[in-house]
Amino acid sequence: MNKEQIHEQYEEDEKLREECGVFGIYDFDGHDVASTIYYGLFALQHRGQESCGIAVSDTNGPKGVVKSHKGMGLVNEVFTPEQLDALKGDIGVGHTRYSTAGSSTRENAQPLVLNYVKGTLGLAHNGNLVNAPELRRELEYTGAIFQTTIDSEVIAYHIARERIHTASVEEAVSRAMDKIKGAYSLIVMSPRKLIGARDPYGFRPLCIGKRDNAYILASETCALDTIGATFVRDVEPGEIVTITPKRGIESDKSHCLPKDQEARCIFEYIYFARPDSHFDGVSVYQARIQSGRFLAMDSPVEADLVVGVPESGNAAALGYSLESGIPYGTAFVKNGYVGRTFIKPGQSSRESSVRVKLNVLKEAVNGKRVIMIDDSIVRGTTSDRIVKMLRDAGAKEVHMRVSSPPFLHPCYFGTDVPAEEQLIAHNRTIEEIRQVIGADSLAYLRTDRLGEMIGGMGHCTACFTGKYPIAPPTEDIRGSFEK
Ligand SMILES: O=P(O)(O)OC[C@H]1O[C@H](OP(=O)(O)OP(=O)(O)O)[C@H](O)[C@@H]1O
Ligand SMILES: NC(=O)CC[C@H](N)C(=O)O
Ligand SMILES: [Mg+2]
Repeated sequence: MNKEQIHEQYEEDEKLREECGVFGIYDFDGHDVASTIYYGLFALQHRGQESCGIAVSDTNGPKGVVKSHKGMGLVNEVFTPEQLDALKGDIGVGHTRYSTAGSSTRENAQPLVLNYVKGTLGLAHNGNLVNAPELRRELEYTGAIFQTTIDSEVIAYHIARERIHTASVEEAVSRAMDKIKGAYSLIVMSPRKLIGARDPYGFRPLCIGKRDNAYILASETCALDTIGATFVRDVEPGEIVTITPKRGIESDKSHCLPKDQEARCIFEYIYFARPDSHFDGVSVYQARIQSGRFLAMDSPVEADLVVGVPESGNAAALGYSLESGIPYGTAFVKNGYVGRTFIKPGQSSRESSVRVKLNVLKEAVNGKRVIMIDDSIVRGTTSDRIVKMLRDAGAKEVHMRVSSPPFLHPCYFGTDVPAEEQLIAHNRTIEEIRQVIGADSLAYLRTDRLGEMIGGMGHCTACFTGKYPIAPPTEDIRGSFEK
């Protein structure tokens, strides 16, 4: 793509975080949980803005009655107080979705609710299976009829099917895990149990919290803070936890892998997760600060000011400043209202998307040599535009530092990355990228720093290195059931 095409692409694109959030709760005292799920999902909104939903059940009522509501849009658009009031139940599960398999439609919104011979199942999934198409075909040839086109329904179907032959629903989850391959952090609600499961590689996060006599499962710890719950622990990669009033938290670790095979998504730390979350013992904020420190150590440059590109570049910029001693400042103001609902009523080039999102504080940068830090360059459109904005505002020099390595390869594990040819680093040297974005200098985080950044835990770097922990799928996993 040339520069013009890159710009066009930006204007077409509604760039949002590309993930999903899951939240589940079981209140042993029998209180209604829908409003807590609502607030939990609100805290996980950054992980998915396409659709959302809540499903609840009353563990003291008749077995197998699930009430649910889902729709397209943000959490505060989909739910009204009346709708939440109608969702009576003491166990429930919720989801915020960014689609990675199956289109963005109401039918494909989660949680999924399944009625089957043993009752009902509610399921929320973050991640992406690499073998969903083949599993789905197998099921269809034995008579299965699917309601959606998402990989998550393949998981739900497997659990329901296994449940017929197993003594418990957690055993059915375990058997389903023998078949499904790829990334999944799951919350399963059965009539009397809340179950959490994380794939053996631990691609996506999942944690456990507690508030009074209620247990919570959530994608990120920021959701626990929002609802006033305390963090209990992370669900380990490969672990299944079963939560019941009689037995509290029970754990099955039969799917866990040796630690060095774990492959948590490094991009969760770099970009996806909120900085106030921590997972697997590492604070997202601290990891970002550390990445900025590494940039200052490995790619120093003389300058007057270090600034971050909001939101996710800010912590790394602070790290760079702390390490280098160059003052940290604010150069950009982000419009906090830009989101899924932002409609584009036609625009001239003077109303470009990036200016709708970000403005420069001229007073802060005028006459200065500025180091601008962002967490990642994907297509290059953000950086290209804001380098120019800084220059227009009077910056004397603009040096860009990126707190991740060049983004080069597609992800099959729950994030939606543009095609390779749209990635600015594809087939370009760093010097060529520098020229495209128009910076005075450009440097990226070294790949070997990623492990150090999170204390040496096993992690996936496939988007930077092309080394996939699980072989990439051989067929299209995004829309294979929509032809
Ligand atoms: O090279 P590009 O294709 O432009 O993409 C890279 C940019 O996209 C992300 O920010 P985003 O605006 O999504 O959200 P943020 O406010 O959370 O950083 C990321 O933090 C980079 O700034
Ligand atoms: N981003 C995600 O985790 C998506 C979950 C699931 N693959 C879906 O498309 O609904
Ligand atoms: Mg950004």
